[in-house]
Amino acid sequence: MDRPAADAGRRHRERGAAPAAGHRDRRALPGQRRRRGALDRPDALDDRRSHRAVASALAAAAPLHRRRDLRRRVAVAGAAAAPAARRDPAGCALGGAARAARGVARDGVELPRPRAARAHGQHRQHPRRRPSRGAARSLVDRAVPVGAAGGDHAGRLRHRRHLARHRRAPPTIGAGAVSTPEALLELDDVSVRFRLGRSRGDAEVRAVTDASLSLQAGHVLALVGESGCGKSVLASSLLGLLPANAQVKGHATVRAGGPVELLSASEAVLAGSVRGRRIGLVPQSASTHLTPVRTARSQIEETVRELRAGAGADELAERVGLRPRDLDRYPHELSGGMVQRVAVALALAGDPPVLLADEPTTGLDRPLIDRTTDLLAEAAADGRAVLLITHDLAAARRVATDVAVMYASRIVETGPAAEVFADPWHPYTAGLLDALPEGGFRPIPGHPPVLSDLDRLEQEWGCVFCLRSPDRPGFAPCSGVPDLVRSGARRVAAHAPC
Ligand SMILES: Nc1ncnc2c1ncn2[C@@H]1O[C@H](COP(=O)(O)OP(=O)(O)OP(=O)(O)O)[C@@H](O)[C@H]1O
Ligand code: NI
Repeated sequence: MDRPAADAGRRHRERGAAPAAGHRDRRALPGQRRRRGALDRPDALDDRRSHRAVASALAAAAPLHRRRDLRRRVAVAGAAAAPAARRDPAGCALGGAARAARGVARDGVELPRPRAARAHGQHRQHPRRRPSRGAARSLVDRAVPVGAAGGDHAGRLRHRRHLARHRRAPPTIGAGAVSTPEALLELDDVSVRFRLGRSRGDAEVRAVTDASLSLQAGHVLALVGESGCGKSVLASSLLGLLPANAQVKGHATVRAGGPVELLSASEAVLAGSVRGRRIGLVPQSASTHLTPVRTARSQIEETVRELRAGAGADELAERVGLRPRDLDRYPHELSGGMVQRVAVALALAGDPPVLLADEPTTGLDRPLIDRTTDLLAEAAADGRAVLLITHDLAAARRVATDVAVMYASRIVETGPAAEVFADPWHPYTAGLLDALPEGGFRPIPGHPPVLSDLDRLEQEWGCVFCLRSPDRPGFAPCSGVPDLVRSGARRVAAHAPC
């Protein structure tokens, strides 16, 4: 890993420390101030250690009363819930990360104490939690058949030990400038809130919080996370497609073809020079975006005319692997995979340097998913920057060069896909991977928080990921909203060890 600039981590935090106007000032959180102070120590920046070890050092530096308060709240919550025998699988699901952190001991860093193995069973719902929309639609719920979590535990442990043995060396934390010379799209602290109106007591949904991303030519960046975490809202904000009750803050610049500041651009600019021209969109459920009474060809030709683009319909069809005669069919005469290809052809019609694909593989079977994601990879290979929004980690793993993991409106981990998938640093990323068949089909316990409650939850708890399974063995809550710390090309929310 390249040696990062010594003050880069500090610079990043300083930038992040200026919250978007109108948002709650994160600097006001006591835990936040402590975190910064601890990370700003030169020794903290220079040490080779995992973010978990850094986080545990930070947690140790936090005044004891604050940690005691949190522990007491957690203990009370746990006591009011279910008997200890109904342990959730998360202790294990998230334990791989802790094991990885223990591996750091070889390098002489003080680590969280190992914990004893516990019985596994059903997760206990946190009593504070309300049922959420995301709950019913969570990635993990969909990916894991009922009862799968109770399978061959010894086998899964062997598998996890094997994974732990092959984890990479601990990272250097706290510094590192990510150079993005070819960034075609740059997002800087983008935040989106929805006002729910008087009838809902002036409540707000915090859909995206301080999202910073960089999309480079030739890269596929996969934005992953469970349903409802804010992925689509983030993409829609870039194209000016949010409803009137949305408040958008931050900066997003598309650089190709002359820079355009997307979040402050007028509708005329977005319609005339961004949508379809600088940024193409492959929408979720493409079939509903096609007019049923017109052939694919007439719809592609209309788009080409509208965008005054050079490519003909047959050429676009060929580019996405359709035969010219397929274009003479009506949408209902095309298979799901072919409709998806028509959608990609439409997105490519104006030859945009940036492609946003929002769940482009929804409803497709695995071979069609592979073919569609391969198309996106080809678009990137042609020099485009592609943002692939998906809750399908297998699809992301297949084609992504980079990955950003989103949880409850915040990006909690980003980096080169191969590195993040092989060695996730944030327990949420590790949990998503564990929910895959090859990860042991182990669901993340609990549910994501309700986004209209995020302000209160973060003020009360700091890190809302901790809330997800507060009764798991070895639980130690974060003492504030974790900062994103940078190490080489990776960034991760400095979460306390779980
Ligand atoms: N117009 C709106 N008004 C209020 N809340 C909204 C609005 N649009 C979206 N939301 C909320 O914003 C949050 C993020 O939604 P978003 O569609 O971005 O999720 P997602 O991560 O793309 O999930 P999915 O996989 O379901 O598409 C959700 O909680 C959703 O209910
Ligand atoms: Ni936490």
